[in-house]
Amino acid sequence: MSAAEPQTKQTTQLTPPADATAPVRHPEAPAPGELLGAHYDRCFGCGGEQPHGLHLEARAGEGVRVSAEFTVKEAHQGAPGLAHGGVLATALDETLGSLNWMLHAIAVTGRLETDFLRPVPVGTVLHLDAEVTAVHGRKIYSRAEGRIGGPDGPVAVRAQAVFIEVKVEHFIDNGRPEEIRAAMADPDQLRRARAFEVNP
Ligand SMILES: CCCCC/C=C\C/C=C\C/C=C\C/C=C/CCCC(=O)SCCNC(=O)CCNC(=O)[C@H](O)C(C)(C)COP(=O)(O)OP(=O)(O)OC[C@H]1O[C@@H](n2cnc3c(N)ncnc32)[C@H](O)[C@@H]1OP(=O)(O)O
Repeated sequence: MSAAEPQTKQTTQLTPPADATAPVRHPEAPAPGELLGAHYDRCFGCGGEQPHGLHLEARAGEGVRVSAEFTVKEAHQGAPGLAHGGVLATALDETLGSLNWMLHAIAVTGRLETDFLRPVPVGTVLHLDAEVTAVHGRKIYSRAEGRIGGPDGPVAVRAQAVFIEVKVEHFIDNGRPEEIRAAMADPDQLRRARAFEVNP
């Protein structure tokens, strides 16, 4: 970026502005401990129909929190025997995205900042926790961390993020027609997306 170029929205801080509000758990959010299931069966993060995907499983937590588990597989390597950093960022992104269920919002990742603190070997179960920290207009501020060696083990990765709330049309207008047609033909998929949209 040249020095003369104006600041873009991408430079928005990860720290919520002073007039941001506390997040509110949606009254119909899944009960604590409930498995959230895939938001889309072809999703690389959580979809059961995505062979090399992460197959991350997230559960509702208390308040506006979720927990999740992801087992690092052979297909997820970067260096020999170690998880790829981008894959770990995906696990954090997916866990943070599943906070949508607790807010009943449809939101996409605007910004994701990741810290890698320890290498994560293949075969490791990454125990993830995420929470929404604040909401400001369409911006949802959140953070997550992933532990290894058990849910109380050392933190291996952590992230801060800003998700931006969108309408269902975001996907319909931008997605590839073939997949959009299939998703819209699936009544569960469409009902879920619409239900989120009309329940602010
Ligand atoms: C029929 C099919 C339905 C399918 C639906 C499926 C499921 C739905 C249900 C449940 C979902 C559940 C779980 C989801 C889990 C997902 C995990 C993975 C999530 C992802 O992996 S998702 C992919 C990566 N993601 C993208 O593909 C985004 C690409 N991008 C854009 O599409 C636009 O860029 C957009 C929409 C982000 C904004 O565009 P826009 O025009 O709508 O909004 P605008 O620019 O006006 O910004 C409004 C306010 O957000 C601030 N803002 C904007 N961008 C920012 C940024 N980057 N950083 C910080 N702040 C930002 C501005 O500063 C302003 O703030 P302020 O209001 O204060 O001025």
